[in-house]
Amino acid sequence: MVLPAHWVNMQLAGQIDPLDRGLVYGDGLFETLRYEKDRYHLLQAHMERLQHGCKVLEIPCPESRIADQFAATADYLAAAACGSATVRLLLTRGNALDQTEGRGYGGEHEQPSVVMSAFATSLPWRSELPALTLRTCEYQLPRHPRLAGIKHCNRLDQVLAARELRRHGFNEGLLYDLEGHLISGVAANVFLVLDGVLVTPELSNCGIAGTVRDALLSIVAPRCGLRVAERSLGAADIQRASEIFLTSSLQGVRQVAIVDGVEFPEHSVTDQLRHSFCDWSEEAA
Ligand SMILES: C=C(O[C@@H]1C=C(C(=O)O)C=C[C@H]1N)C(=O)O
Repeated sequence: MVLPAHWVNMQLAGQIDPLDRGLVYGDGLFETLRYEKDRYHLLQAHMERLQHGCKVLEIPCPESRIADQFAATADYLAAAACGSATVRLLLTRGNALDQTEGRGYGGEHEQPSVVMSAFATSLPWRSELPALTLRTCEYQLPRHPRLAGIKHCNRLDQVLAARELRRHGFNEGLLYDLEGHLISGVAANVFLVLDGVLVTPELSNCGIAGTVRDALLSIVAPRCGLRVAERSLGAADIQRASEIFLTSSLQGVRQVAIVDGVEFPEHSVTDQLRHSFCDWSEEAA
């Protein structure tokens, strides 16, 4: 059993067609999940976001093929004795044939492609990771209301932002849009604690509606007795935040210690949410 392992339309180590629209146009969606102790975390939330993305992109969602692939991957990970993994599901419109030469934007799809990858991970689940040091990205996100929230495959904004961060020696940063609204981290959502309220950017114009973000807003924060808000935020809000943290499907809730050289030493709300999120996601299995 070798990891990473990749499947294309259920075939282990299968090949992707050079005409697949995911490859050619980024015409697809993806979900990155945490697999821990024989189960996928937040699987239902990931599937709901994928289904929503399918509606927006008008791709028929092949739910039973995806369920079969998740089951095959879980069997493979169990046989490989891999207890902690990152699993990425990629769904594309498939190998679409256009009227002309088998190419072109307007091609009709035949069958969506289901691609899955499984990677062994050493990222700890419950134990604390070091608090992050962030830099504000010079790169700014364009607005794209129609695609906002969904996890489509066009991720060049994040690729360019990540390259910029790496040039400066950082692994994560804060992304604003072209109008100066705080949107997210590069591979994560962002939360601020402002006057005791848990606040995260509203994402109607750009950004990805993360599964951990949604769980915090709708379940975990209310359980902790915290008020929540989704609203427009700017750089001035960072300066007056008592705590900042990031969320992602792989890292859960991650403390932030420094933003652009300014320290954020208080993490009590972040830690409470981190523990409650881990407890809830294990219960919700
Ligand atoms: C970039 C990928 O996935 C994203 C990264 C993380 C993470 O590093 O925490 C989590 C989920 C995704 N937004 C990928 O290639 O799968």
